[in-house]
Amino acid sequence: MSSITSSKMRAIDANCAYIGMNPLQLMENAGAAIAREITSKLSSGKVLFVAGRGNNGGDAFVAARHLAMNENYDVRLILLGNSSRIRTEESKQNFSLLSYSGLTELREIADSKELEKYSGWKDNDIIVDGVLGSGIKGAPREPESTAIDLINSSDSYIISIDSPSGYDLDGGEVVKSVVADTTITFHKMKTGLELPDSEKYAGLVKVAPIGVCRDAEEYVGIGDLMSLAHRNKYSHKGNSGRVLVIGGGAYYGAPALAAMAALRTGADIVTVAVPENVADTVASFSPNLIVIPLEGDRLNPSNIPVLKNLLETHDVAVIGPGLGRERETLETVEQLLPFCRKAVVDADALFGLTLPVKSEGKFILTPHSAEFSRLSGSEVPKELDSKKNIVRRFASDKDVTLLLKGKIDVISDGSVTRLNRTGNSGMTVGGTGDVLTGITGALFAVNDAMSAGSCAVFINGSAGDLAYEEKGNGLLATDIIARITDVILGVL
Ligand SMILES: NC(=O)C1=CN([C@@H]2O[C@H](COP(=O)(O)OP(=O)(O)OC[C@H]3O[C@@H](n4cnc5c(N)ncnc54)[C@H](O)[C@@H]3O)[C@@H](O)[C@H]2O)[C@@H](O)CC1
Ligand SMILES: [K+]
Repeated sequence: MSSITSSKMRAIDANCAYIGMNPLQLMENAGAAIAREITSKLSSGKVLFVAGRGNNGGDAFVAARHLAMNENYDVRLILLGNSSRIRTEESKQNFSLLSYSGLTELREIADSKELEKYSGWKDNDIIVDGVLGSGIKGAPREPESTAIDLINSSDSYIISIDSPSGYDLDGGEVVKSVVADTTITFHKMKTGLELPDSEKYAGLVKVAPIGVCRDAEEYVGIGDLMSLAHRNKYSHKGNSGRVLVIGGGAYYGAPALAAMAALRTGADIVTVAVPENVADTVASFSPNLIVIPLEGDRLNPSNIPVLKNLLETHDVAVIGPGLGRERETLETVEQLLPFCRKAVVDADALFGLTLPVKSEGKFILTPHSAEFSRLSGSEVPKELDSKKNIVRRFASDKDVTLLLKGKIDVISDGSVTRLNRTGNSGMTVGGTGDVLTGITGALFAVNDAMSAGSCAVFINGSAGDLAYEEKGNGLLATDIIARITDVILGVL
């Protein structure tokens, strides 16, 4: 079983909530797994739980409740801090149940000195460490730091919940950590617990399932958006992505839709390079667009020097919307691609593609079924597992990230394959593919291809679903662009 990072685990947790699981359900299963571990290790005895104010502590509250049901155990719990400062609702709720759970002792201790004076550290058979889990940031502060020292200086058997407190589940520097005999981590093995040194802190590591829905991992959800690159307060212009849209000539709406979608997704700068015959029209759609007119009525080889310069100053190129399929246009696309560091290739540009592209560049292809059939030379199977296989194989063989649009979108970079089910029947209207490429370009400018592609289909489909609630099958591509911010607001 492959291991995951703590941010991937957080994304899975959030995806569970997104599809309707109450966070209490996962916490209940996590706590129950800890209680089971204790009862399998020891048929009776004294157990001290040490809990922090985050959800790691919440798991400890649940475990203590489960264990105290069994009269063979003497169960005590110390909360590090005041219960009014417990961080989440689910943790608060589980803490309040402890007053009715028959614990021998339930204490709230915020002060390190008082913690040191506490008499219950001695003579425990087991100490359960629920101080800090995957939510730790930086070196442990007080009173957590003293609690870690006290746990380590006891001679009890130590079981850590999810992670030895203080240890970095992603394998970063460890300043101070609980040294556990056993660590029960949840759902999947964590990257940091597989490192050669980890046994020193984690002891024996076991993975406990906590009832995560399978789709929360395979289907893209809101949690995946939370893992994308975030703008911080020190960001300045350009940090959040410069996107170059190369399109138009045969049409003018398509490149404008892609560019507006990229702006609404948060790109700082979007430049639209289009043949001069449509440049004024594209510019007239919005004063937010920077439009560069290219010589001629269609993209052609004489445009290459200008475009090469533009590629230098942009993070990603979105190539295809509204280009048309003139031979010289497709030849130009083919010559241009090797100069792209990152490119999203869609629509007509897919016809100018020879794969694999001979360059170091990274490419996301966004075909629909018919376009993919032509690219791969075979029918796209209807059955989902076969579809996933064919997409994964193509991505791996051609060294691209493939985003196959459909009722269920399939995204693969050849090693990871994800699915997306947002979107609706109203989105068969023209222009929605252009919106998707724009969103993909904006995300790809500041993220890896797989995260960009999978989050882009999710955002596009979710914005489409919001537009559908308002407009039904009469929704337009511009209505989707107008709802992008409703999907990403507060998340990205
Ligand atoms: N749905 C979920 O999110 C689930 C989470 N689970 C548990 O929740 C844990 C993660 O919970 P949280 O995200 O609440 O985080 P934690 O409980 O790991 O810790 C976060 C808390 O510690 C504080 N903190 C952070 N860094 C600190 C430091 N260096 N020194 C002192 N205090 C520090 C934070 O302010 C916060 O109050 C997992 O490890 C796992 O045990 C499980 O209940 C399963 C489901
Ligand atoms: K812990």
